[in-house]
Amino acid sequence: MLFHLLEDSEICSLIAVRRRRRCQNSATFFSHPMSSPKHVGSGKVAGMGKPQVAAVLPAGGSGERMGVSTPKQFCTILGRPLISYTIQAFERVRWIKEIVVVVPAEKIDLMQSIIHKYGHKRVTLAEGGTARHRSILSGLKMLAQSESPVSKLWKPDVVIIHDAVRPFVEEDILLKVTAAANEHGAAGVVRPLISTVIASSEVGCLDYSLERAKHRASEMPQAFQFDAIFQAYLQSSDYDLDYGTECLQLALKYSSMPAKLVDGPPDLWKVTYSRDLYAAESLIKDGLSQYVCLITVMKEDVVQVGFLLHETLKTHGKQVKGISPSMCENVSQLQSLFKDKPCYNFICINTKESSFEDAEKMVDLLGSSSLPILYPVLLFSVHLVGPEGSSLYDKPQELEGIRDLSHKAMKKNIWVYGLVINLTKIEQQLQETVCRGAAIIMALIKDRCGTLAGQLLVA
Ligand SMILES: Nc1ccn([C@@H]2O[C@H](COP(=O)(O)OP(=O)(O)OP(=O)(O)O)[C@@H](O)[C@H]2O)c(=O)n1
Ligand SMILES: O=C(CO)[C@H](O)[C@H](O)COP(=O)(O)O
Repeated sequence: MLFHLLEDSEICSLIAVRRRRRCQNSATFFSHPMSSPKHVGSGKVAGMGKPQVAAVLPAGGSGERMGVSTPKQFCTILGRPLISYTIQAFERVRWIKEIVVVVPAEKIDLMQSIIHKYGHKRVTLAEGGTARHRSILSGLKMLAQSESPVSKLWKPDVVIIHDAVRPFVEEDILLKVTAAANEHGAAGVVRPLISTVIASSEVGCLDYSLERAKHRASEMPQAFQFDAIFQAYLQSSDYDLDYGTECLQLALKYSSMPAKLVDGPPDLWKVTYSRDLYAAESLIKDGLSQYVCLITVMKEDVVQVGFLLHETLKTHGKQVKGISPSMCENVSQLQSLFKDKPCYNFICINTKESSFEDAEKMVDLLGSSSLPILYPVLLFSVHLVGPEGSSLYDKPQELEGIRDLSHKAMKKNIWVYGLVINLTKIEQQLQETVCRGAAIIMALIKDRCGTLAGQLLVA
């Protein structure tokens, strides 16, 4: 076998030799590397005449259509409230300097605890109103108050308004809308209509229908020159504030600003019904499942299994990086494995000598990082079991230690699974076993269900 001649540090290139770069299938994940615009720090957008940019996220609703007692912005996906995902999407964009989140008065404490727990840094809270437009007005007032000497905020040139329940917003569309608003005064994202819009007569019959190709669905984000939209809201009638559903319309009606319409991607839909929460969860899980890091020592059988696992996962569309335990000494090394976003899935191939040692080290390392704050991190502790008497024989009862490790890790939002792979010298059989192991890993990565954490699974 060729592999045992190589040093630990060569394992990456060993695996990489057979590796062909594959396009990343992650249009649904949060940051899109190809579309990330160039930006400069602190509130100024490159190439845009440097406007100061802030955002208002209305989150003051009760989510009646969702049909659950918790307002949808506080419903959780993978244990984290939806609102935190949307805030995270905005905090990733460094040129958005302030984020005002508008929540119902009775949810201020809850929102403060969310900000604290998930480490949100640039958020200021405002109290919501009885209708969405009133909540937005409350957020705008908070930014306008920046002119008072006691305010920590500043009045922006451009304000982005975005529903707190639309978590999949990328930097490129924020930039397009902000740039368009800077130029035209107002801008909003539109999508083609899926269904035709019709009007019903008083007796419930068709009155007329709109030509579908001519009309668009108005989505979010929208952006505005701050002074103009603030004045529009201040002048709006009670009727408009209580029953209006379109900020762009207020800008047109009260500040004579016809909004520039910007075609947007399909992921900007608003979580409105329960099924939308399931769809959002699937998209988030899909995004988290793309990257896998494989940690393995350089030992003949171990390398062979590592190589087969790597190839199988890759064939199923995962981007896999193989590294040696010596490369897992600090978190930034791990986080820089994949260029554009962090990896949340780790496979640690143990040997008899180290038993759970490598997996335990990984739990400590990952647990000391910020990685598991936002999402559960999955760690697979793979154990190779050879025939009794062979150097890789592991006593099954020793492997029961997986439960203790998992228990400790769970507290840090790291889910540990044990996976036993029976070694055999018959190449074909080993391939089949590793394929089954890869299938188990992929299913758990995709489903991200914590129930099986702490279990010893046999490939
Ligand atoms: N008084 C309100 C009502 C709504 N919103 C926010 O506006 C966004 C879009 O509104 P919508 O989807 O209608 O939310 P809800 O009003 O909560 O939902 P529903 O109409 O089903 O009650 C949401 O982020 C919601 O929290 C708000 O800030 N203040
Ligand atoms: O799409 C939108 C802007 O154009 C808004 O999200 C929408 O109007 C909110 O309305 P509602 O609160 O009634 O769902």
